Amino acid sequence: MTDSAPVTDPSAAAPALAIRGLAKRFGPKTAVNGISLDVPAGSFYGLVGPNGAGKTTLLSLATGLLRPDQGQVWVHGTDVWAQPVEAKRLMGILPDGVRLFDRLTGEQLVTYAGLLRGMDRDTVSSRTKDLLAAMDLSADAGKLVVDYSAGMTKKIALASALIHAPRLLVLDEPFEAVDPVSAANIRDILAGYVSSGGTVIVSSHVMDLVQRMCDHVAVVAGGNLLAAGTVDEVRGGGSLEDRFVSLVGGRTHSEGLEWLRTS
Ligand SMILES: Nc1ncnc2c1ncn2[C@@H]1O[C@H](COP(=O)(O)OP(=O)(O)OP(=O)(O)O)[C@@H](O)[C@H]1O
Repeated sequence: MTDSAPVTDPSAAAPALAIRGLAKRFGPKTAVNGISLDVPAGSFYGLVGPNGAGKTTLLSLATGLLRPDQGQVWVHGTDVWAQPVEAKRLMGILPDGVRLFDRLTGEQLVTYAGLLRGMDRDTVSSRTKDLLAAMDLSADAGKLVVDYSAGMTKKIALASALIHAPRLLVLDEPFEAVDPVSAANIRDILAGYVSSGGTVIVSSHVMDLVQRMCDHVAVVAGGNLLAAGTVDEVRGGGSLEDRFVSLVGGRTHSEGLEWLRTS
């Protein structure tokens, strides 16, 4: 990792995402403490870290949802803050906990996402049908999103992020609350997307999933980048979970909860 700007010559293979010195404070709390990271084009990149590590903040800074105190970000060589419209065209984003327009039906929401991207109606309509089928939501296409379950809401938000066939997908906890069959279908969709040249960044707490699904991983804790590289480099012969625990520490014991024992 370097602190210099990434290569921006379009003929050179710019990283899908280049982050340099990103920092963000909330009052006295440093959520992201000067992180630099390159996500190679065509990689399936996992971002892991304990609760409160700064993953959501880092992804929000990297995708233009939150303004950094310091640092710069490029998507395929396009500066996210200097050229936001061009950069956002290249990205599909599944943010964590951001409200959707949930008084629309699932079909209307995905259609709206496509039209907002300036796509023509026929393309939007046929892609919406394909995405609803892929997410197993065709039968619920006419239901209001506010009445969807948590997992269905995740899937419709993911469909909205995919409609314009972006080059980079940034997904914050895409599998949270999603049932195992839908998760396997989504994994297949993402694997196909990566094998056709797309880049995916996923944040997750599930080490086993990241180890099986991703080829690269970054470990974040306390707003700092503790490790980054290929999954094999980071896990160094052991399991990713063991490496994560040794990097992050913080295992607690259950002393003091004796009252919770029932016998
Ligand atoms: N808008 C905010 N205002 C104040 N503090 C915030 C805000 N957003 C995040 N933080 C703080 O910044 C730190 C990092 O939070 P962040 O949500 O980025 O962590 P995370 O790694 O995504 O956590 P989790 O895995 O639990 O979702 C936390 O201490 C959190 O309380």
